[in-house]
Amino acid sequence: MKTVVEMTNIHKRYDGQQVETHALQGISLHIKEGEFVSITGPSGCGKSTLLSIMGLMDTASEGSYQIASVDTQGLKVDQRTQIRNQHIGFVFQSFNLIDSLTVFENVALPLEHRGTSKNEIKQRVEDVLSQVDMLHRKDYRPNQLSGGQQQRIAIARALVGNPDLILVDEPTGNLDSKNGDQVMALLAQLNKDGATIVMVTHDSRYSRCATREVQLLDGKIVSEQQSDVDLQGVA
Ligand SMILES: Nc1ncnc2c1ncn2[C@@H]1O[C@H](COP(=O)(O)OP(=O)(O)OP(=O)(O)O)[C@@H](O)[C@H]1O
Repeated sequence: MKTVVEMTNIHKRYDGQQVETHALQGISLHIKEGEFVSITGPSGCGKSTLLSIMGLMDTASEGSYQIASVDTQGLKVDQRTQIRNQHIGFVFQSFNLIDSLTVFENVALPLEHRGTSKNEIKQRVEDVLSQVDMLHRKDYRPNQLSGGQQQRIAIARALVGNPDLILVDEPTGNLDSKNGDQVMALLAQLNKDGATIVMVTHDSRYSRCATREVQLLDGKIVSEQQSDVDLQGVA
């Protein structure tokens, strides 16, 4: 199995006016193709910081990070953007869909940035919308959909470019438990179909849907557990 994420001794320091925050203190994490890793831990332990570095939205102060065997050290901003577009899909708590575009156009965006042909875009967008069971809503606008449906569209957008890694930040945070359960069951199914997923969640019931649970405390990994996927109580 290919290694998708290879982080070694990652540190992150934020310089404040008076105090420096040492948000990540020597994180080493290797994630293989096909894994579903959940990241949990109390508020302020560094989960978002870790996800931002993994998603190349921020840089580490120290340590090395390779994604899909590409070394990210010393890259310029446009190179990071290119690697991000090529290798990573994102799903956020607040969906981050564009209301002035249709569902189809929202999902097509990552492929348009890559310069994919119109025919290929149509095929691929319809495929992923079917995968998340939303093809019948392709001409709707996001604000005409429920929260759960919007999150499924956001997941389709993350999938459309066939990324090596899908990063998911509190995907159920804005959803009621029924929609949250459905979104989580969809993520578990996508992982079974081969997607590599890293998910930050506060919800221990959902972290059990992952194949590995990583717990952070004060910027360090304090526990790592392989788990049998447990969808009990989740739709
Ligand atoms: N841009 C920033 N500037 C300064 N300090 C920051 C910045 N971002 C995060 N921090 C600090 O780094 C530490 C880790 O923050 P982070 O947001 O990664 O935690 P978290 O585990 O995601 O928290 P939460 O669960 O509340 O979202 C915290 O002490 C936070 O105050």
